[in-house]
Amino acid sequence: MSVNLLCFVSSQSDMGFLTNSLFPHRADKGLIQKRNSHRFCSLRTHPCTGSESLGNKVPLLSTMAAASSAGEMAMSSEEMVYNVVMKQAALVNRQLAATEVKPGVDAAAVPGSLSLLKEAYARCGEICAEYAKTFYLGTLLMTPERRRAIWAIYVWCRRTDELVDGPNALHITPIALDRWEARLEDLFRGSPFDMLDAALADTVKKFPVDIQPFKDMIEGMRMDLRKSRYKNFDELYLYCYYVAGTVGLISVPVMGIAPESLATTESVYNAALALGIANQLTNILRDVGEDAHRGRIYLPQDEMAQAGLSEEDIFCGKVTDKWRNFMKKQIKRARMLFDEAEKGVEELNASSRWPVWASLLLYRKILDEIEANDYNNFTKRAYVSKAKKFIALPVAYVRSLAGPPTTRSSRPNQIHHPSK
Ligand SMILES: CC(C)=CCC/C(C)=C/CC/C(C)=C/CC/C(C)=C/[C@@H]1[C@@H](COP(=O)(O)OP(=O)(O)O)[C@]1(C)CC/C=C(\C)CC/C=C(\C)CCC=C(C)C
Ligand SMILES: [Mn+2]
Repeated sequence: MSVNLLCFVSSQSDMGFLTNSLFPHRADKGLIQKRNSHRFCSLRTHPCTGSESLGNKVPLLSTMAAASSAGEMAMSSEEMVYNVVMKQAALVNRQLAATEVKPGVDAAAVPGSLSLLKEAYARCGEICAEYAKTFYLGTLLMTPERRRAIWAIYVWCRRTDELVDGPNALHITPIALDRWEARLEDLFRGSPFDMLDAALADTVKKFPVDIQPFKDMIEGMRMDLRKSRYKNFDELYLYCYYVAGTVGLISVPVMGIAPESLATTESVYNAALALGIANQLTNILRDVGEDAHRGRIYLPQDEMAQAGLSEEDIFCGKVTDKWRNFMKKQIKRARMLFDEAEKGVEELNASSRWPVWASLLLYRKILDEIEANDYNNFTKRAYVSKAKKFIALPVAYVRSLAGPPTTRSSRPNQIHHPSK
């Protein structure tokens, strides 16, 4: 399938980062989100969530006994997300076995389209540099085609986030998100709406990227519109998967797994998921005060109650010992997820490891800054200084030189990576 580059030529001048109206003239497509309905159980307790491990899942399908009163099978968010991860890993294995990644900017056989596509990717690079300078610098070591693809993905994710977080957020409705999803489907079919979509359309044509995590990110934005409290970590986990774990799943097929890696594709996806979730939890812990101003509390209510904290304590924003103890536990959980993610970074293709290490180390440092602020995340924003960011880049570079371990003590579910 070729990408229809002509369809955005007319809107080329609209190089604005996010189109304000979200194109109300385009018909709604009434999309129905399908949830993966596979069931499984696992054998070990997950250190971060307290629920069962992502390690040894056994498909259950017909054997799982627990059922909700509505007749729905009970499944934790972690299990649901794990299903998506398995599906993505299987998909990438299948697709990579069938197709080869074609390097270079290859556009449809339309006169002038090659230069338009180049321009579209270049614009994605500019946006990425503008919004995430350190990360952008990290991408410069990637191969040109991977780098361009990551920029295009970054821009789509940033635009999606801007819908609910940007200047027009108050006007965003579920219908607008449905339109955004319809546009996503169009670009996956090779009919991008604008230039930035065209870059992504080209990327998803070249790399084995599935639409599901993109749709899930939009689902996260829907969730954000209707929900401002999270009963427990399971609920928060699902939100974090939607808005950030998805980024990990989307990025891996582009960044690639090292040919010499002995890890299973699934374990690399799990690490990517862990990094997205760790980043989002860190983001949440950094922004407690800001979010409270918007009437939002992205913290597990049951854990707050256990710590003797009420919503009022959050809205008053007083740093007490109860708050410090609660925060210590939340920070510990985020760090455990970062640890889990670290194991996967070395399995990535050599040229992709630097930006991932850079982003991991910098995001992780925000947790140190929260501690350095004596857990005052109500009125002080934990912030990694420019100097620290600057130092992190060579540190990340040195780390990125270490490739996959040459031996594995245990290699369950060992599978071949056809990408190699
Ligand atoms: C190399 C690398 C880091 C690639 C990812 C690049 C990419 C596509 C980033 C998109 C990020 C984005 C705009 C997501 C939209 C939702 C969102 C804003 C999530 C928050 C990001 C931080 O943004 P910021 O600090 O600007 O937040 P505010 O909006 O200002 O509040 C998140 C916290 C999540 C971002 C999640 C990731 C970057 C996931 C990274 C995981 C991988 C790249 C997988 C790595 C692979 C292994 C095996 C570990
Ligand atoms: Mn945001």
